[in-house]
Amino acid sequence: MDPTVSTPISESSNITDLVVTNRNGVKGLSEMGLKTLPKQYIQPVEERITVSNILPQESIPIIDMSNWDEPKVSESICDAAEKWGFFQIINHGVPIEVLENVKDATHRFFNLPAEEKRKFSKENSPSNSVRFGTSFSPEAEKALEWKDYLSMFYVSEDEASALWPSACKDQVLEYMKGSEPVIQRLLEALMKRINVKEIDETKKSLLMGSKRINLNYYPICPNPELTVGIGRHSDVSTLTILLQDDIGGLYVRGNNDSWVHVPPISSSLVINVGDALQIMSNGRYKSIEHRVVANGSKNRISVPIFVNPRPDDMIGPFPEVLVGGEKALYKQILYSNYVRHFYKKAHDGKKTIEFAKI
Ligand SMILES: COc1cc(/C=C/C(=O)SCCNC(=O)CCNC(=O)[C@H](O)C(C)(C)COP(=O)(O)OP(=O)(O)OC[C@H]2O[C@@H](n3cnc4c(N)ncnc43)[C@H](O)[C@@H]2OP(=O)(O)O)ccc1O
Ligand SMILES: O=C(O)CCC(=O)C(=O)O
Ligand SMILES: [Fe+2]
Repeated sequence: MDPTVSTPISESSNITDLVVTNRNGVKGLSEMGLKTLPKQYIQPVEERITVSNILPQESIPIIDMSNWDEPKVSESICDAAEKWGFFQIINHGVPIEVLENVKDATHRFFNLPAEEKRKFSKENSPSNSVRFGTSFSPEAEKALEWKDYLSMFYVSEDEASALWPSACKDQVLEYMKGSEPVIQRLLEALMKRINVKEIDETKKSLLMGSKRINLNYYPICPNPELTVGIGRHSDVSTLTILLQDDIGGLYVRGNNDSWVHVPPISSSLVINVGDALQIMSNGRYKSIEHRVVANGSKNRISVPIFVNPRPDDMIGPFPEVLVGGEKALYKQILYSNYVRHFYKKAHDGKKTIEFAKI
């Protein structure tokens, strides 16, 4: 073999080592200027989105929260959570500056040298609650996903100040704080519709007892049509509050095999129901499958806040929804077992919830 001709990076068997094991992330790979997608990222045909299964005329609801105490706003929220499981909110009260700052902070973190980000990988992180990683569950996946992430489980302000990356911690904490009233309002509205009149301490824990925030980074991809940014999944949260930038690429499951794009709207937040709320509402509110495509010309970021039960909560359908004799569709399960089950496998659409079905 001619020693001056090196093996194209896209054919290197060391791609997984480079990206996953050595924690360079897929951003490191993207920046090597590769011309073709490495085989490790090629998804089976059925997992790729094509124009034929996109519904361009459909859209998830957009809800104006400026008069959030008006009954029609609550109605729109509940209708959207029942029908779509996804909606966008505008005029929600989280200051635009807070949103812009957290997007800047996300770029700042991912633009750090690999050795700085590696300090937060599973092996090196100063805390189990902060993790820098790539794809979703690389050990369990047949094909990798074209995404890096930083995931932070909120324990306390002190822990966050001490252990979260300084490139982003202040802005992330501000965003979490700023979104608190929105989360409360959404949950109050959703609870009223299902006969839960008061969010007492027990319900508060079940609905919003813990939070995880992820910073997602989807770098430019040489063959975006052959891979995914995130594969089909539903979130395991109660609610997810998602901030996306202006690039687009999030798709929500419509009817049958179709997908509906969630277009970026400046200063809006995307809200979706997660599996925990589907379970607690006994299926009334739907956690809908969604996915993210890769992009051939732009680096995309998104910042989801996962609002969850506490890990040690037992979750199941609320008694209030079963009061009229409705049959429980889900059993009582320990929330941390549910999440462990989710992380143990590759993204697989709506399959996680089968773990909780009676
Ligand atoms: C990354 O791409 C994603 C991520 C998501 C995420 C959505 C959500 O996170 S929604 C809310 C999740 N809920 C919670 O986080 C509840 C609180 N958490 C816990 O109770 C614990 O983290 C635990 C789930 C019980 C696990 O803790 P522990 O038993 O101490 O074990 P660990 O060693 O920390 O982890 C076990 C196993 O889980 C995987 N894992 C843990 N944390 C993460 C993370 N932040 N991101 C990805 N995977 C994680 C990991 O595989 C661990 O296995 P190892 O082989 O590494 O040991 C949605 C969509 C996406 O694309
Ligand atoms: O990037 C997005 O738009 C969605 C991200 C997502 O679905 C997730 O992190 O669970
Ligand atoms: Fe998601």
